[in-house]
Amino acid sequence: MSKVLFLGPVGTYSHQAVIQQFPDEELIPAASIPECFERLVSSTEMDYAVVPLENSTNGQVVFTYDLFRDFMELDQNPRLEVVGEQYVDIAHCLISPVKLSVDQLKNVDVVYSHPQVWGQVKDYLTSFDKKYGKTSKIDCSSTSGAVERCLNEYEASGKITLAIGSRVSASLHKGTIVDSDINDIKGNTTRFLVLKRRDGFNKIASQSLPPNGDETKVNFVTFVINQDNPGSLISVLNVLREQDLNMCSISSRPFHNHTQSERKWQYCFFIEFYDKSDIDYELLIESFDQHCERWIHWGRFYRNALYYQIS
Ligand SMILES: O=C(O)C(=O)C[C@]1(C(=O)O)C=C[C@@H](O)C=C1
Repeated sequence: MSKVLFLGPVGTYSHQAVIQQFPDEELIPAASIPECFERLVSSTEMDYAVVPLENSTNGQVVFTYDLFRDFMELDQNPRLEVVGEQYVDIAHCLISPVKLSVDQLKNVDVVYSHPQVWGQVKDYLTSFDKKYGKTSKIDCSSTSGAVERCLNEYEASGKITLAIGSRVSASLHKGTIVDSDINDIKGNTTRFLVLKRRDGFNKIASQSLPPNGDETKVNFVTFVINQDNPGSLISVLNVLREQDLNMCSISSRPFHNHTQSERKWQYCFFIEFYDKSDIDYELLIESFDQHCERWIHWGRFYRNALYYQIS
């Protein structure tokens, strides 16, 4: 049986993602997203990790992006690769330790959740605060961790706080649902990546989970360019055009340059592009080597059919 790391405790959306992907494997909760990466690369006992990458409402899960970036900064010989993707419907609930009256709701001044959640429930919390009075938003390591904290505090001291998490997290921690489906945009979805330790050094990642309803393959690459050369980004993207490869995402995060130590404003780019049967990987490697200061091909995995779901 494989061992699969996810952001715990049980009841997180990451837990849901890992159940969808690996219903019959041993699921191992980790305390943070960095811990998922670290334990996967450092312990051969672990087989996979499932981590959130982006949310349809508020975009990048920066913790995960920055880990790929940090791994590239430290070592151009990647120690893991992306072998699949998973999608989870995110329907947030406002959760309390016990059933609350309107007066009790007015006395609540703290809401706990994972930092990624605030941008998904901004309008809801603005009108909640208008109705019941201003609340402080306190970050927790995960949504289920937030619900656990809210319930534990009530048990220990009788203090009433609120948490935002899934219906499952409410029922696991025996919380009461004050309001459900509170995300501002219906159809709110988070995309997760499945990671595996890399086998030796290879410039093109080669492991992939079997297809999950779609035969399309996605390549995931990070790179850094010499920004002082006009057209340097276009040169990299032209590599894709030359081989008629369709890019399906591009984003960037700050890069902490080690070669030009005084430079602050440099970027790490993240691109994804679709595979083609006649892709010339030798040429691709050569072109990326030529146009990038450094680059890593992180994965070549099947598109999950849930990607196309419209809700
Ligand atoms: O806290 C959780 O439940 C998680 O699995 C993490 C996470 C995230 O980091 O994006 C996953 C999905 C939701 O968008 C909110 C939080």
